[in-house]
Amino acid sequence: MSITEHDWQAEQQRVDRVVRKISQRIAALRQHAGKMKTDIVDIRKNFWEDVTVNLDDPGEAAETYASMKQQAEVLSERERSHRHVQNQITTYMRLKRSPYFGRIDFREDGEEKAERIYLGIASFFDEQNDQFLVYDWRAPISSLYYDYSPGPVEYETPAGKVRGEMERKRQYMIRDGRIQSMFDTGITIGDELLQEVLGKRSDTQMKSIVATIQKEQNRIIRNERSPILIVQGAAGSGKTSAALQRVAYLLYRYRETLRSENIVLFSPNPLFNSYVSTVLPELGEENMQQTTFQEYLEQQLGQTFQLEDPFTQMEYILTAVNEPGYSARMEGIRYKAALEFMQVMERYITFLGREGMIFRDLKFRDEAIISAERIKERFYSLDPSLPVSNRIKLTADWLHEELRKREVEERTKPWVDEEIELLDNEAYLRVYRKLQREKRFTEETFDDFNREREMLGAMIVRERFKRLRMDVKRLHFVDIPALYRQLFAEPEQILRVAPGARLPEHWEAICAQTAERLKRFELAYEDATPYLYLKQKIEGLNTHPSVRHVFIDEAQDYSPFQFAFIKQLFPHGRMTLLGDLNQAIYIHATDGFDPLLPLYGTEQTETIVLTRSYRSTRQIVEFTRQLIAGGKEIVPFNRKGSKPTLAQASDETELAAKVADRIRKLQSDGHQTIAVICKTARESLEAYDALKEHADLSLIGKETTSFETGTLVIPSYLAKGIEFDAVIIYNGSRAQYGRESERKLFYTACTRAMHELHIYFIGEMSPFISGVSPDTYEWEA
Ligand SMILES: Nc1ncnc2c1ncn2[C@@H]1O[C@H](COP(=O)(O)OP(=O)(O)OP(=O)(O)O)[C@@H](O)[C@H]1O
Repeated sequence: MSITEHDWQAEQQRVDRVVRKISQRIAALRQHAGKMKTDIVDIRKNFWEDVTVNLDDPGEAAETYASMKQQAEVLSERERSHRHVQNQITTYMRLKRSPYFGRIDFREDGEEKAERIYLGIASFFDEQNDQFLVYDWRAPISSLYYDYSPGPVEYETPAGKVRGEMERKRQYMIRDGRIQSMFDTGITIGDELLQEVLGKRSDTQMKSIVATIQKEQNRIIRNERSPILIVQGAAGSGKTSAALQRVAYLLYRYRETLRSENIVLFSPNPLFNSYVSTVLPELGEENMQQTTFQEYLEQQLGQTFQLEDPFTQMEYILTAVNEPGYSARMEGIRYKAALEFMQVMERYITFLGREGMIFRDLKFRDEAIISAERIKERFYSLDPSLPVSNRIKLTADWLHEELRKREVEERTKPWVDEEIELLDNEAYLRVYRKLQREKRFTEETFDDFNREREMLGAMIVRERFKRLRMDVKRLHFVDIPALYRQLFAEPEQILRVAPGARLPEHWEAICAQTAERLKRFELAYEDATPYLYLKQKIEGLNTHPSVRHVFIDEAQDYSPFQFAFIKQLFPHGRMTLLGDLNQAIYIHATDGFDPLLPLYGTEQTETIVLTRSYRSTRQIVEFTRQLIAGGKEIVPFNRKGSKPTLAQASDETELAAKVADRIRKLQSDGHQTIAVICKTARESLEAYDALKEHADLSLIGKETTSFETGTLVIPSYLAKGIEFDAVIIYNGSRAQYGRESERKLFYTACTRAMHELHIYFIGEMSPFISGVSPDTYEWEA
């Protein structure tokens, strides 16, 4: 069914009408906002005039306080409303530029006429005519647009199912109030529109996909059935996009009760955080809390250790293959990542409930005023049926009490006299004034020297005990590092703690390596989660009960131990895990998501599989999907491009020259983001040095938090989740990508390309490429 000239005109007239109405609304809101602003300025200016300040007696003071509080509340309420109106204006401004992107003509069963439903990023209600001129894409009825082609349809509302007939489905591309293109669409949401969107140049920020959400993605976005949703999706299948639109959907659906701070997204690295940070604001929503697991660890572990980050661990894994102790460390990483090791930790905690706790002396002036031995006695005298963390809390209470007693004793000690002598004038005066003030209330006189000495002494001791009290409050009297070290002190220890536990190969060496690093106050990445778990089990779990939704992107990179831990941290959080097992580049990762099912309960968990890949051209997907087992399942979206190219170089110099040529060509073809992807940070630096004279480049490292358009040199594991117009694999040789364990890394790197993929190598090409059909690539001319 083609769209006639007449249709087009009628549609443009409607757009004009809606834009006019939106403009009127914006003007009215601006006026309203202006008035509110004046009000706010007035309230601020007259704040002190409108409160009667009288502090003469307690009654008057209370009244003054109440009147100030009331005034402050009025002010903050006005400010809140003002912010709300400002946000509305921003949303309507966006809506004005592009009021809607879709239309469905829906005839509900029992009705004669179909209603036209126009969908946009927010709803717009025309009060004059009492109708929605635009429906929010998240409204219940809007799901028809994503789920059906014309024909019989139904959708869910809070009041039940609504059935009917969809008579038409139309798509628009409207920019600055002008319809640029318009299609009537069939089964899928406009291949044409999708073609257009996907064919564009990449950006340094991710974009929202609301106009072209696909049916299978909509299932993820609107899923409310399962507490745990696992999405296994091919590279470029829209997992991250679906996750972000899902956040927007949830914020809309539960707008009365859910705020952006009740949602947390764990992302793979800070670069990715900035990459996705504009999607929600573009949709008129605030960003959820965004973090990386590493950031969480750092925040929880403080300064006790020098904490290794996952990227340093990854560099080691990729570059230290021939170093002594490598296999032991690999085994250790795997073992410490498993749920089995979490159980060992739990048994260790039970063991500690009976014996083996390690405490620190509470020291004051170089003397152990409460010895570790006494603390231990106290701890083990407490009811053994109580959890360890409760007993630690009770021990802390006891210590506070002991400190209080000790504080009184200290006041008469000679060192206090000495300190009083040493008080400088200013400090003395401060104390004196304070005492005078206190005198006013206690009615005591201040002529008694002994009284002064007593009070000064009390003050000095209290000050000096502050740190001790703080130490007790923070439970520093428990020596957690020593407790963790104890588990690896000798290879047999683990069997004392957890008789019958399975031990990995090289256990002895693993113990030695771990103990050695801990002695240097270094915490390897694989030890960070078990350590934190031990710490929190002893000190009490630091949970986040206000978080209602947890999103984990790149979920394949988390260990089962980490998942189980995260689950405990968010006791009221529904989980959405999005990952691609073919991109599981960490050796600690799960073999599949199946081991997670018992963790959450099979009946609680729903898995959705996405196989269509949208990022790359068909030619690139046809090539990359051969790099991995089961790749046949991946369906490319039919967007044409050129085949990936291969090129051989004989040495480093020739390699750099060829890559530089390619960069120049890509730049002159107008590509905006070009990534030279290297295996490691080490190789990135070498590549950068070799190329920098030939091209304008930026080197991306783990500390990079955002990137600009242009040509980047980036290690493969940092390119996770991100995409580029063109990707150059710097050295896809057997030497770099020869081990089976590097297959997924290579695949991940290649799948970052949207429009062009070029692979260079020195000497022999990676065996992963040798397995690919030669029809799907070309040799560089
Ligand atoms: N329905 C859609 N409409 C328009 N663009 C889409 C759609 N789905 C995905 N895309 C685009 O495809 C690209 C890949 O999407 P996204 O990054 O969400 O995939 P992913 O599954 O998280 O990828 P990966 O696992 O490889 O990092 C993005 O440019 C995104 O905008």
